[in-house]
Amino acid sequence: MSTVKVNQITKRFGNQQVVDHVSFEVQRGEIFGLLGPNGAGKTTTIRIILDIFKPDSGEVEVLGGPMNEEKKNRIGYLPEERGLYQDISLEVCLNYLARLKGLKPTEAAHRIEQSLKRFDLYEHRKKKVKALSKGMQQKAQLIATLVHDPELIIVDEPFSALDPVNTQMVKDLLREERERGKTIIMCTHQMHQVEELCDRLVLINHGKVMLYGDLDGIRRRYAARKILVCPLGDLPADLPGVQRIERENSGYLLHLTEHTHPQAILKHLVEQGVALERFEVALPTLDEIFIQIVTARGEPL
Ligand SMILES: Nc1ncnc2c1ncn2[C@@H]1O[C@H](COP(=O)(O)OP(=O)(O)OP(=O)(O)O)[C@@H](O)[C@H]1O
Repeated sequence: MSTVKVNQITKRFGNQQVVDHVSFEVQRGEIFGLLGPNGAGKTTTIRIILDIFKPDSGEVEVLGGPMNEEKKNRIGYLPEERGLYQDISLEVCLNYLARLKGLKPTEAAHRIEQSLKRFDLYEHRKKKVKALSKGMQQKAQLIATLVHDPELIIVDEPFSALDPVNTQMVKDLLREERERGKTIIMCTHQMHQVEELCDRLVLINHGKVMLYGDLDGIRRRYAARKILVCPLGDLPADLPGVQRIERENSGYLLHLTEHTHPQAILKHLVEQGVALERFEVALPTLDEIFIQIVTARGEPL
């Protein structure tokens, strides 16, 4: 079942087409990556989903239909620009934000106490927000995002100011929320986090969808350009269709030219009498796919 359906949305600011017929669906209980280079249109897309902006055309369904006020309390949003009230104590600030989300005072106080303890912020609860470090403020904002137990969680760069220990804690938390059936949309430029966490993703560039689907499928689709071979002995000096050879621990990584199929390389090696211990198509990292799409010819898929 889809928690979010985005259908052919467009948005123009002045002369710039910022979102250009973007469509995707986010399923209940998944962590979904919303990716793209700076200025690609991710935040604008999120703002359209949250009904902060109206699209010029296209439709969005959230939690089973159009957005309304009641649904806004079923969503938790960690925006890119962090903003907590700076001149009040952390505890007062979080309680205030929880009340805005409709929690009763005792329930808000209980949940905030638990979260502060989990995030190692409990001893800092009486400090003014402005006296907290950037990472602490980010954790505090994450508490505010989740305090009302939202069904749909949208987090924009959730790891940006966090050290490795806190990064791990937030990753665990996002996984737990997924286990509890929550739906998570995550924007990040950190591709290894996407590889670790996301079930599916969409990649936007210049407002257009360039990639959409599950991570494994995407990596396989881009897989045919590199082969890992371990020959018993040397490789032939001349390998047609190979533009570059890198030494890998136990063998060689062959970078194929654009229209060369791995089978053609295998056939050639066998014909040359090369005995192989290993021959496999190497899956690219998401980082490599991202760079290829964003810097190269990259037509929408
Ligand atoms: N309110 C606005 N008025 C005019 N232009 C805007 C507005 N909001 C965003 N833009 C422009 O739209 C484009 C997309 O911006 P957006 O914030 O959606 O990108 P993004 O993918 O979130 O980028 P980043 O990764 O840098 O946060 C940018 O060129 C930006 O300058």
